[in-house]
Formats: sequence, structure tokens, C-alpha cells
Amino acid sequence: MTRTPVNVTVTGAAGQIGYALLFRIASGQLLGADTPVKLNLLEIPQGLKAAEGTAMELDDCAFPLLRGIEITDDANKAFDGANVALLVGARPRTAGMERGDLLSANGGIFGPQGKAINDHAADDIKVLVVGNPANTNALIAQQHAPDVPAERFTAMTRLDHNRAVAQLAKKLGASVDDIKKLTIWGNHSATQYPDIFHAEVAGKNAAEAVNDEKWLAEEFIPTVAKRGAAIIEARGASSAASAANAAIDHVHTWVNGTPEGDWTSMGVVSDGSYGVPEGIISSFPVTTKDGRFEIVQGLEISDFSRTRIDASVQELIDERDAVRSLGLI
Ligand SMILES: NC(=O)C1=CN([C@@H]2O[C@H](COP(=O)(O)OP(=O)(O)OC[C@H]3O[C@@H](n4cnc5c(N)ncnc54)[C@H](O)[C@@H]3O)[C@@H](O)[C@H]2O)C=CC1
Ligand SMILES: O=C([O-])CC(=O)C(=O)O
Repeated sequence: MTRTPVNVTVTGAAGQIGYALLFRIASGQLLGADTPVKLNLLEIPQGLKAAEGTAMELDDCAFPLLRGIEITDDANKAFDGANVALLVGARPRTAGMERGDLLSANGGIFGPQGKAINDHAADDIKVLVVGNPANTNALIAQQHAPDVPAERFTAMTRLDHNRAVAQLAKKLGASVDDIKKLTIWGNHSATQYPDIFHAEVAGKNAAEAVNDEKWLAEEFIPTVAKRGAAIIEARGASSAASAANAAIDHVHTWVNGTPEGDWTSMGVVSDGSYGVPEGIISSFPVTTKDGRFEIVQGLEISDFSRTRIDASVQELIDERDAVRSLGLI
């Protein structure tokens, strides 16, 4: 435990995901039990006091791995020397807000944060964007960081992945551990496509084990894709603990690797694989090793899957075109 601490920057630290996330990072669940961390918390001025309160509680946990907490409303300071950045803070959609307004408001956040990462983060920076619309916010940040390799900007679809694993396990009476190689394609939105055609349950093909295309089309896919809205409806607030858990999983897997015989889902910059236009940030099946990821190649895509992947990718293209026409990238 004599290692230099890893600098982890969290934006939106005083929000509900932040509250569910910071204690887990500080306890070692993000980077491992032998990796000390230093937390840099970025908030807007109105959020600073609540972030101070969370920092007091972090102190009170006496986490052995936590080597310091800085709180600021200045992105240049927050990302200074950052090795890992979790961009959680975003402008939520409020009543009467059009999509263009939402994209503009978030462009005003993720553009400057991307530039601050470009100018101040450590050379090995890894960025996860959680704040919605996550894929396009990640694209905006990436486009403002020309000196950072594009593949270091990722968007979170791990919550969707975990939701899909849980639903599939429930349907088959299997354990979540038995489910492998499930994929979320496309956007973190209601158009996402959770794909079980290459998934395995205890070594057998999951789609064959389910053998029920009606359940797939009418229950499984909509349940996973609309789970965020269902949580808001039930809880009166959006997913927070499960979103924080997925953020931990995403970074942990990116840093430590996917197990042999499995993959995960991450929103990553497309290299043109599977007909997804180069440059947009779309969810793909990926394997990770030594802090790098690779898009899984060579999967056969059925017509059922193709239509759904294309629809979600089209939404990402439309979002990219909208932020382009607003001058945000
Ligand atoms: N990708 C995914 O799977 C999921 C994404 N989300 C998204 O995560 C985001 C955060 O969710 P919650 O924590 O529940 O929201 P929240 O509203 O509780 O917290 C957001 C925090 O961000 C702060 N913030 C706003 N602008 C900021 C800026 N420019 N810099 C730093 N901080 C800023 C706010 O002051 C607030 O404390 C939302 O956009 C939500 O839609 C939520 C669940 C899943
Ligand atoms: O819709 C939201 O704000 C929350 C969200 O992304 C999710 O739960 O998947």
C-alpha cells in the first residue's frame, strides 16, 4: 500500500449518484483493495456545501485507502492530474425543455469539462460519462479533448447490461453468474438493444434456452430499455445506487479486465465495427485487458438484431448531428 494514490475526479459529487458512489470508491471497490485514491469533487457553486457534507462523512469512515479530498467548482482544478474521471453531473431535462435545449445545456457542461481534461488530466486518463444523454455528452467531451486518445472517453451502458443480465437470469431461473456474453448495443436510451443471441447461460446459448421470441420482443427488450423510467415511477427518483454500482463495475472492468469467456458492454468510440459510423459513441460488446478495451469482432447479426441496432445507432447519429448543428462539437 505504498503506491502513489490514483486521482479520481467525480463531477456532480453532491447528487444522488455521487452519494452512492463516493463511499465505494474510497473503500477500494473502484480500483482494488491495494490502490489508494485521492478524490477530487467537482460541483456547481450551489452544490459545494452539500459536497462538503459528504466529504465530512467520508472522513468519518476513516477509509485506509482514502488519501485526500478536494472540492471545487473549477473544472481546471478538479481534473488536474486526474487518472480516472467519472462525469456524473449533468443538466436534467425539466418540464417544457426541448431536446435541443437539453443538448445545449449539456454542451455547456461537457464541452468545458472535455477541454479541462485535455489541458490538465494525467496522460493515462480514463473517462466515464454517466450524466445523460450519456453517449452524446461523452462525444461532446471527447471532441473538446483533441490531445487525449478518443478511446479514453466512454459512456455508461453497464447499468443496462446489468439490468439485462438480471432479467434474463430471472426468466431462466439461473444465477446471474451463469449469464455470459450479453450485449447492449447503441444508445443509453429507450432505443438501446439488449442482445441475448450470443449470450450463454451455464454454457448454453441463451436465446435457444429462452426459445420465446415474443417474450424477447415484447417483454425482455422493453423491460430493460425502459427500466430507468420504471424506477423513476416506483421510487419517485431516478436510479442512483444501481447507477453508482454500474459505474464502479464499468471502471473496475476497464482497469482489471473481463474474465476469460465473457465480455461486457461499454459505450465507446466506434471504429466502424458492425456498420456503426466511425466516431460516434455507441455501446458495443467489449473485452478489456491491461486497462485497454477491444470491440468483440465477428459476431453474426440476425435481421432481428440488425433492425434494432440500426434504430438505436440512428438516434445517436441524430444526436450527433443536432449537437453539430448547435455548434457544440
Ligand atoms: N448512464 C446511466 O446509466 C445513468 C445515467 N444517469 C444520469 O446521471 C446523472 C446524475 O444523476 P443524479 O446523481 O441522480 O442527479 P442529481 O440531480 O441528484 O445530481 C446531479 C448533480 O450534478 C451537479 N451538477 C450539475 N451540473 C454540474 C456541473 N456543470 N459540474 C459539476 N456538477 C454539476 C448538481 O449540482 C447535482 O448535485 C443524470 O444526468 C442522470 O440522468 C442516471 C442513471 C443511470
Ligand atoms: O432516465 C434517467 O434519468 C436514469 C437513467 O438513465 C437510467 O436509470 O437508466
